[in-house]
Amino acid sequence: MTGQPILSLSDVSWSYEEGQAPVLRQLHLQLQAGEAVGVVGRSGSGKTTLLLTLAGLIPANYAGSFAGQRLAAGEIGIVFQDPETQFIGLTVEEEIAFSLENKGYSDQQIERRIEEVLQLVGLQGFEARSPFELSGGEKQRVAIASALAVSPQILILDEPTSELDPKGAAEVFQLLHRLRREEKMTIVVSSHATEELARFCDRVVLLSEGDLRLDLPTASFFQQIGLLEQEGIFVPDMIKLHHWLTEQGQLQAEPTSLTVEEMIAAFQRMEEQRRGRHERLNHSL
Ligand SMILES: Nc1ncnc2c1ncn2[C@@H]1O[C@H](COP(=O)(O)OP(=O)(O)OP(=O)(O)O)[C@@H](O)[C@H]1O
Repeated sequence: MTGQPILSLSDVSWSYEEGQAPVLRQLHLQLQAGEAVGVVGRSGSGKTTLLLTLAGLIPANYAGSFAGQRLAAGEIGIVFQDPETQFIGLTVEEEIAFSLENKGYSDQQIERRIEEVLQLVGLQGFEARSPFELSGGEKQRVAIASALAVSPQILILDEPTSELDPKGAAEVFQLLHRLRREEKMTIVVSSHATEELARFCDRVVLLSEGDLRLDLPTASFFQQIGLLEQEGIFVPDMIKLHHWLTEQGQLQAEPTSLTVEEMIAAFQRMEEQRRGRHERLNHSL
C-alpha cells in the first residue's frame, strides 16, 4: 500500500510534564488510507500516548511536528480501553446521537445514522438499552458505533479487548475485520492479543520506552521473535512453530504462516510439490 499518507507523525516527542523524560521520543509514523496497524509494547511503553497523539488529543506543544495532520476534528474516532468511561447517554440511542447532535445533524439524519451504525456493529434493536447494562463486548461495540457515527476516516482503538472474555474479544475483532472489508476503514489498534493482531493487521509497530523499535509488515514483524520476547511481547505459538520448522528445514521458502489456516495451506503446498516431484520421477523411470 503506497501513496500519500492520510496521517503522518514526524519527529514527535512528548513529555506529560516539563523536565521529565519524554514518553514518546522522536517518533515517525505514517498511516496509509485503508490500512490496519497494530501497536504493541510493554505496559508503560507509550501506546496510549501514541494513540492520543495520533487522534490529536495531546496538544501540539511538543518538540516535533505533525507533517500531514490535516484531518479536521471528527475525522478520527477513538475508542478507549474501558468504554464505560466514554459513555454519557442513558440509552444506546442517546449515546450515539450525542456526537451527531454536536455536528448539527437533523433529527431525521440522526435517526437514520443510528440505525446504520447499529446495523454495522450488529446491535440492531439495542436503541433503548442502557449502555451500562450490556456485556463487555456489546459495550465495546456501542463505543465503536458512537465513534463511527460521524463517519471518521480513521478509527483508533486502545486495547479494545483487554477487559473482555474470549467471546467478547472475538466479537470485537470480527467487527474490526468487517469494518475493513466493507467500509475500507483505516484502523489503528493497540493490543496485547498478538494472535488477533497477526490475523488482522497489515503492519505492526513496537514501542519500547517511547521509541518506535519496529515498524514492519505483520509477517516480517513476527519473525523478530528474539527481540519481541525480550520486549515482553507474546509471540503466537503458530509463528514459533513456523520458525522452528523452517530452521529444521521442514518448511522451505515459505512466507511466515501467521495462523493455523496459513500453516495448513503451507503444508498442503509442500505435499503437492512432493507429489509432483514423485510423479515426475515415476515418469522418467
Ligand atoms: N496523564 C499523565 N500524566 C503523567 N504521566 C502519564 C500520564 N499518562 C501516562 N503517563 C506516563 O506515560 C508513560 C506511558 O504511558 P501510556 O499510558 O502511554 O503507556 P501504555 O503503553 O499505554 O501502558 P498500558 O499498556 O499499561 O496501558 C507511563 O510511564 C505513564 O506513567
